[in-house]
Amino acid sequence: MSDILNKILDVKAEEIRAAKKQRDFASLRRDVESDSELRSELRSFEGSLRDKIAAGHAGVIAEVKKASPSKGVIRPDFRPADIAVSYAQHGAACLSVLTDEQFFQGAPEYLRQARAACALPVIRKDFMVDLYQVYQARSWGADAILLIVAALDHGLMAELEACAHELGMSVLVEVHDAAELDAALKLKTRLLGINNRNLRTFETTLDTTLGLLPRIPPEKLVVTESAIATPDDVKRMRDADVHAFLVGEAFMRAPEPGVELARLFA
Ligand SMILES: O=P(O)(O)OC[C@@H](O)[C@@H](O)c1c[nH]c2ccccc12
Repeated sequence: MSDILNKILDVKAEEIRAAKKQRDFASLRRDVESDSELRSELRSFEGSLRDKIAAGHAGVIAEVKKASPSKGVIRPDFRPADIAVSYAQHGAACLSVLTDEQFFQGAPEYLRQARAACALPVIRKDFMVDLYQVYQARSWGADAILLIVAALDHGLMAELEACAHELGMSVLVEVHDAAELDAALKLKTRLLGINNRNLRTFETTLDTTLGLLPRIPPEKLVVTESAIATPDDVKRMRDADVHAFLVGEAFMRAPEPGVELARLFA
């Protein structure tokens, strides 16, 4: 079994070392904490998702993703600002922007461009393993971060969460199985992502979400992630009382991503 997650985490460690040489942690932290404009411009990621759902809609986190390790380039003509506008016009609750460069051909600049083009809150989609990345995310304007349980031990995960919350960001914690769910439930965040894709094998099944649901306390907001491709997939989830979705590929392959969002969630 080729373990892509471990490979990604090795590259991350190297990237973080290099970034810290360019700009040390103390100075990044100081800049972020003293920037009152940055703080006042925060958008509520969790709030936006909950508002959509309270109004009876699906809460859609629409992803801005050029490529992935499993699929290669998904969207050759990749213009993050246009994609963000299209999503916002067609009812997305939030944006997810890949910032990983090596494996997803993402970039911090894409997050900035997408966020500047609309009024939606944005999550930094990356593999977070260091406090440095949490401050980086905020310095780029991110309103939320993703924490992947498979990539973190509990102490570090709690530390990253506390830091994000202190900076005013939401935290989406991502799990794939029951053991990871138990770990995630020890965190404070109420945003619980269930990834239908196994990050070690890339296999996908919506049964992953359905199977874990009975173990999740009612105060948690479940976000079903990956492999949502048809109106029938959406119906299966909503029938099971799952109303928040993270969708990338299905939108990125459509000529007009927002139109596909409206079609899928009509
Ligand atoms: O493109 P899809 O199958 O709709 O999936 C989106 C999103 O769930 C996926 O990109 C994702 C979920 N968790 C991740 C962690 C890292 C990178 C990417 C991801």
